[in-house]
Amino acid sequence: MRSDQWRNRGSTEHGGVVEKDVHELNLHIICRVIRFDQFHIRATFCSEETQRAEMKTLVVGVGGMTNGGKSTLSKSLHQLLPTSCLIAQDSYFKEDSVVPVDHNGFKQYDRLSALHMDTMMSDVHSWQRDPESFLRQRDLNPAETTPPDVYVLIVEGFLIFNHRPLNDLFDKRYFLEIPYDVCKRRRSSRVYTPPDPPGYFDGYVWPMYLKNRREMESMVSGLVILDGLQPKDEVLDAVCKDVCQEIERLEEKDRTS
Ligand SMILES: Nc1ncnc2c1ncn2[C@@H]1O[C@H](COP(=O)(O)OP(=O)(O)O)[C@@H](O)[C@H]1O
Ligand SMILES: NC(=O)c1ccc[n+]([C@@H]2O[C@H](COP(=O)(O)O)[C@@H](O)[C@H]2O)c1
Repeated sequence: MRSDQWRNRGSTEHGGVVEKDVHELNLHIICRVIRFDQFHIRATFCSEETQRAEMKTLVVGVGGMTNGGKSTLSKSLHQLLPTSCLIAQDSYFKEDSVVPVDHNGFKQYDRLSALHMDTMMSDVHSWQRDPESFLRQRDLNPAETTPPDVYVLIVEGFLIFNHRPLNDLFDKRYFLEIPYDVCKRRRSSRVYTPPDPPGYFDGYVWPMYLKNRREMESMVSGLVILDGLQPKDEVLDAVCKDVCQEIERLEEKDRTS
């Protein structure tokens, strides 16, 4: 698992991130972050057991084509939502030696079978069972902070909606798309391990994207398609607004029940 996935989101660092990163975003997001800050100083009189029973969770899926901007968007969203967790599918690729080649000699990385999906699911389930201790075990929740009303898990990856057990868990589903030529250009300046061999994009990656997309569309509903050509801040702004609305809805439900 990549070390940058489980960054410590202490309130001091968080305050710094807020000031540095959101100055260009709209007021809505700033207000939202301030409200999250309030969670950190709010006193709580509930027992640990009561708190766990009252925990609300929101699972956000950020899918999309290769180089569509998934990890850029997910990392920014994670920074804006203190005590959120980020799980990235590309941390679960199998070792190169066990990934088979196709009839053209291309390594078949763009399939679910190239990923340790069981391990990924077990991490997601572990967060779902108890987000509080999941954060604590990974040193993401400093002892002095008060738990939020809603815990958010962000799951990002190019095949997250194609794996039915994972797809079933999402409360929100976003899919970033870009045109073929932009995708090819962005991909050509990215270095994977192992690097793409010559002809890999047209001979393997793009045909697999089309196949995986068809499969996804046959099994998934409620996808919000995002235009990955929009400026990064605009994409983030739109998703953040939507996610924050959902968090508010859950909080409201909590207050009225
Ligand atoms: N909205 C955007 N506009 C322009 N470039 C972007 C945008 N989002 C991401 N990028 C760039 O595209 C490349 C791939 O982005 P990344 O987030 O790593 O994609 P993914 O995780 O979907 O593979 C990076 O160089 C990144 O800076
Ligand atoms: N171990 C790795 O991370 C690895 C190795 C080879 C290819 N890839 C590529 O990663 C892509 C998916 O990740 P992105 O959506 O971040 O581009 C796939 O298209 C796959 O071909 C990843």
